[in-house]
Amino acid sequence: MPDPAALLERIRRAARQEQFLDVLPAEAARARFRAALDLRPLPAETVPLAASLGRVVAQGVAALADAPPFDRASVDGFALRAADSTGATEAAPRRFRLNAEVLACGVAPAIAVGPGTATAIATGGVVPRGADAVVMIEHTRCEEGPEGPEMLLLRPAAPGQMIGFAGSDIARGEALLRPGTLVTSREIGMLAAAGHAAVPVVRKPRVAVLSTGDELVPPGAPLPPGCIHDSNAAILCAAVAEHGGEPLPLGILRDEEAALEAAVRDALGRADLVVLSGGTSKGAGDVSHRILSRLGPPGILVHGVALKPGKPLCLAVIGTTPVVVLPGFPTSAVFTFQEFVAPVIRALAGLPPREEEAAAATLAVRTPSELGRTEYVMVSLSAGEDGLRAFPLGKGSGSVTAFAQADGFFAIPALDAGAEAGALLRVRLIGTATPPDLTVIGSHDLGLDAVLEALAEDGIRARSLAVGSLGGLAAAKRGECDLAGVHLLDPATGSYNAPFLAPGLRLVPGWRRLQGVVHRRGDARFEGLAVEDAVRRAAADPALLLVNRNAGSGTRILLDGVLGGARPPGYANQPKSHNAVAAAVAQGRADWGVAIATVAQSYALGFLPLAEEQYDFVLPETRADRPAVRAFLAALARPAVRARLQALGFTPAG
Ligand SMILES: Nc1nc2c(c(=O)[nH]1)N[C@H]1C(S)=C(S)[C@@H](COP(=O)(O)OP(=O)(O)OC[C@H]3O[C@@H](n4cnc5c(N)ncnc54)[C@H](O)[C@@H]3O)O[C@H]1N2
Ligand code: MOO
Repeated sequence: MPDPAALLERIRRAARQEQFLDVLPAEAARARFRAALDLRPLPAETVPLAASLGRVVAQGVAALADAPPFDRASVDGFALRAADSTGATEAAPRRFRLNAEVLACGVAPAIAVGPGTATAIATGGVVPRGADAVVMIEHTRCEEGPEGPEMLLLRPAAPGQMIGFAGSDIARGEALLRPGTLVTSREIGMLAAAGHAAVPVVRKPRVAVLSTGDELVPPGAPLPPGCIHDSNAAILCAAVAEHGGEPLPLGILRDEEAALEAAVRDALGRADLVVLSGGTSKGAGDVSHRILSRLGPPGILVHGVALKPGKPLCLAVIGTTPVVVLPGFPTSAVFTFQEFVAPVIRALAGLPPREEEAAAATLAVRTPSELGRTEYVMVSLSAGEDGLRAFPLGKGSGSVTAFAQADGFFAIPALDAGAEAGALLRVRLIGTATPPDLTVIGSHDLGLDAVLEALAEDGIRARSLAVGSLGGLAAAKRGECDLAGVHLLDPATGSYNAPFLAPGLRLVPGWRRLQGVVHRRGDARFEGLAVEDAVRRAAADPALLLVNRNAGSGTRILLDGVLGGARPPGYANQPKSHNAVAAAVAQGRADWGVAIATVAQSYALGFLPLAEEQYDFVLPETRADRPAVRAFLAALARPAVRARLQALGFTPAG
């Protein structure tokens, strides 16, 4: 058990060092924020039924009308007096004289049902005066009698049969909906039946969403150098709506104090809650939190939480309006939104706290963590042989996909330096974490996406986790995946993948992909040269910068082989993907590297073919009979899938 006093002291020391206002443990920060807020539901507004879906009932609603509004027939047949039917049989039917009206739906009866008479009535017709039962047309015959048409009843009727009495479903004045009820299609149906055209609901909290940063451009706009798309506003606005709020998107603001202050003042006048993202840590451009201290009391309550992701979170209240500055990093922003902001929106919207679901899982790999901060680690879950396995996504706070694609997260306490492989975890689930039909772990490949897309069209939901070839192989050995995508070159034999198999593992041939030297088109130092010459010259030219690959990757092994022990400038720059290599060359951070042809093409780079590498799948025998695995193998052989792979620049096996 961590000693709470030691933890607090460590956090305080960190806070002084980092000059945050007061770095608090997450629980204390949350409590301080909530204590300063009025968390009662907002006042009611009346909205038409059509606009009430997803809203929360503000005041109890009593039925304005009975349903059904009158005693009505529940079958097509005849209305009569049950007493007249006693003893009726097929052999000895009872005879009824038919009254001269037909009670279709919507017809008000004019003739009372007297002794020995019956009135034809439709399902939903008004039961006429005098009648106390309705019989089904199937239990009758009609004939022309001496005094006009007659109905012959073939079995007796009980009083009240086939009649839906007025108010039996909804009684006028009855409590229909209580405050706090979430309006779904079912509630809307009841309200309509009970005569309501509108319903009083809790006003939705208006949540102003502002993004700050000189580097931000709206999604869809071209990206000037150094700029990124504003993804926080999009995810935050959608999350506001998911939690019952009304997003008020106020756009992107530059890191400029006066303009930012004016925008926040404007937002305060229009919104119940103001959410900014970015500009809350230590940089010169981090101005969001600075303006909050001069907008009025009580001001900043928390700046800095002993939390990862989310350390620079800033919680303030101006007047009575909560103002939150979320960290700019997308995963930090959305995680702290869910933990600190969403509960406030839900309370103001009258919604109950979101139900938390958790699952037990075993940690697949050792996961280091920073001391002094509770770290929440985003994980993907996969079904192992003895329960769920949790794979940390390992993408960090700056990633957009870590939160979006995680099945859940677990906490590493502030005083722990990490969690060990095999540790039993309580994983808090995010969204609907239904296990996929097929789990593919290993090296990511664009061709794999094409195969999985074909499976998706057949209704098979697959999950692919990019952990590298060696990580995939290890997962396959532990039985944690259905397939592992690998492209491992064995330098001793010069062959791919097969030398790495272990007992219980089978190799499924995938496709070949072309590796080559990438360079900017038109660069005369590469263009038109034989690849060996290009590499030899580039490695010897001090003006040229290489971009390398991470150790353990198949591409790195290939490149090291070609370099033959040379270490040209840039060798230490070792990103983990083909895309990162291509981007570095395309943007001029480097001049050459090795990547696959497909990626070179999508970055419009020059390409000198070097070698073909084999991308295959390792299949644990224990998984071979699973229907989704069989479907995957069948998809690999399908002509349409093979054609798609070829179009992407791959050469399918076989
Ligand atoms: N010297 C220090 N540097 C940093 C610290 C620190 O304590 N000392 N804290 C780090 C931590 S932890 C986090 S989290 C980030 C958060 O910083 P800010 O809130 O100031 O965010 P920015 O610097 O504005 O942006 C960070 C990052 O996120 C991108 N970003 C910003 N807004 C958006 C958006 N709307 N959509 C997509 N991406 C966005 C931005 O471009 C940056 O890449 O600070 C660390 N630094
Ligand atoms: O706290 Mo920051 O959110 O780690 O990256």
